[in-house]
Amino acid sequence: MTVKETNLKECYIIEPKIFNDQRGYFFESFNLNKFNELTNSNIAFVQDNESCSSKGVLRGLHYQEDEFAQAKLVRVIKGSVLDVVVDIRENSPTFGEHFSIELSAENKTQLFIPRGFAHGFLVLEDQTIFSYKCDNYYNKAAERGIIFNDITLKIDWQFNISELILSEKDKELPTFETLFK
Ligand SMILES: Cc1cn([C@H]2C[C@H](O)[C@@H](COP(=O)(O)OP(=O)(O)O[C@H]3O[C@H](C)C(=O)[C@H](O)[C@H]3O)O2)c(=O)[nH]c1=O
Repeated sequence: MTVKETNLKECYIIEPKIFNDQRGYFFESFNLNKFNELTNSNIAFVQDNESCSSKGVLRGLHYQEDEFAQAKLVRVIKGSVLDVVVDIRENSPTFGEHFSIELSAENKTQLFIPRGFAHGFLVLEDQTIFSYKCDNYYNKAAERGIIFNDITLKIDWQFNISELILSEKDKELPTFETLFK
């Protein structure tokens, strides 16, 4: 397992060690001791989530507020996504900056997203299965979000906006300026 910090402090790209043989492959999708040692964390995940989406679906940008904030370890089990995280830690030197990466069943790359980030992903293949661990429980009342095509964040989703599939909730999300300025 290798870990590399992104341009956003404490947000890590994780490459698990894959064991291939004539039967197929094996890898440890999560190991608490190795994770905490390599990311200098003391994480305690409490909830696993899974979603399946068609090509063109965009889920996000979502986060939970304050004490309900969630750190997430995200990966793709089937298909591929463009995963995007936004640093919304107001005291962070990279406040308002984002990072994007392709996560896929093929590359098996994982992304650790610390608390204080908004998260979203664009689905690149039909029937993509997205699986992730959270270190805090879902709290509907604390759910917040930023519109995906926010003019301040300037995220390049690399996809034809007219073909995107969003939830009614995500279509109505506020702008970054509305939330943080
Ligand atoms: C997130 C969540 C949702 N739900 C229920 C609430 C809704 O009735 C239904 C679908 O929820 P939602 O449309 O918010 O699902 P996503 O759009 O995939 O939301 C997620 O997408 C972005 C990318 C994330 O990083 C968050 O984990 C999360 O916000 O599942 C639960 O019961 N528990 C949960 O933890």
